[in-house]
Amino acid sequence: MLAAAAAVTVALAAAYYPPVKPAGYGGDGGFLGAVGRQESTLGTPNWRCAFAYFAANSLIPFGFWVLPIRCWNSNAFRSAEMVRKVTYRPPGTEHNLLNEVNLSLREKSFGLIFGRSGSGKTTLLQLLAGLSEPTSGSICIQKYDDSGNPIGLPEILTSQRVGIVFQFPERYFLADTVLEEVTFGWPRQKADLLFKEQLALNLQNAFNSVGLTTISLDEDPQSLSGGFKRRLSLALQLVQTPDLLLLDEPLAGLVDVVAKFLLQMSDWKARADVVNLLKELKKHHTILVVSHDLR
Ligand SMILES: Nc1ncnc2c1ncn2[C@@H]1O[C@H](COP(=O)(O)OP(=O)(O)OP(=O)(O)O)[C@@H](O)[C@H]1O
Repeated sequence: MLAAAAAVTVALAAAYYPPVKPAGYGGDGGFLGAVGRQESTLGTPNWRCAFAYFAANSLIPFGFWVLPIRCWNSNAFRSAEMVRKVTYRPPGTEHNLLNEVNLSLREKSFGLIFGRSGSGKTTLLQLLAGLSEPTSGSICIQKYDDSGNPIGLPEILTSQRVGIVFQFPERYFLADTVLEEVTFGWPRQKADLLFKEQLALNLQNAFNSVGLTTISLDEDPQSLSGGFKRRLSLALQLVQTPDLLLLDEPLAGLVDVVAKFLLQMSDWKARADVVNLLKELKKHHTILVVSHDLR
């Protein structure tokens, strides 16, 4: 019966598989998967597909992966980040870490790349962030009109359009105060006043969207709670108003919900805090998360 349920689910899900296959193979042969979901504000729900999505999710306890599903109709499609046939081989090595990976992520949607440790998830994020160059293939943004037809040619996704939050981002805090941390690298010359005003406005918006309005700017970033440190590292990226926000294992190091009875409440809260924050952020930003932990 389980096999029959799985077959039905796979068939339903396959019917709504996105046009660009969001899957690839990592360096050690480990499977990389992807899940994407369009925000309801951008389209009308496709209920048959939503049913398939929930059916697929219900099979996780039995060892099935979540399948990539498009749950909303495409008529509100405005732009998408596209990874096309990307292969990556580090310079001086003989093996590809990524082989012809394809992925598409719509504007203001939330994507999840999952796969076991060493399958190439971080490598893919580094390529998307422009920290390394694909050996072959392309990473671009394609704009679409309201009917879903492409507008013009795809544009290259430059590093200025991407924000990346690495694993354990708090380890990279440099300054003694929150204010110095967020303004690090800002222009110092008077001529850049307008630009600084824009950054200050962005900063206010970023702090509002990650719920950091209650902390003092004089506080030492290292003295913040685990959840607030993650909020600060997200705000640092949001100040730059990226088109795409990449998060590498955003829950790494934060205590699991199941440990809440064994550990202090504040430790548990850090993880729940970040999960709730991501739920809020995905309403307004295009977010791609990598994780080996599907929970
Ligand atoms: N510059 C490099 N040269 C050679 N091998 C590399 C290089 N960078 C990464 N690797 C190897 O490529 C593989 C993929 O690494 P990557 O960090 O992308 O995996 P991952 O899926 O993010 O793993 P994790 O979940 O543990 O963070 C690993 O085996 C890693 O050792």
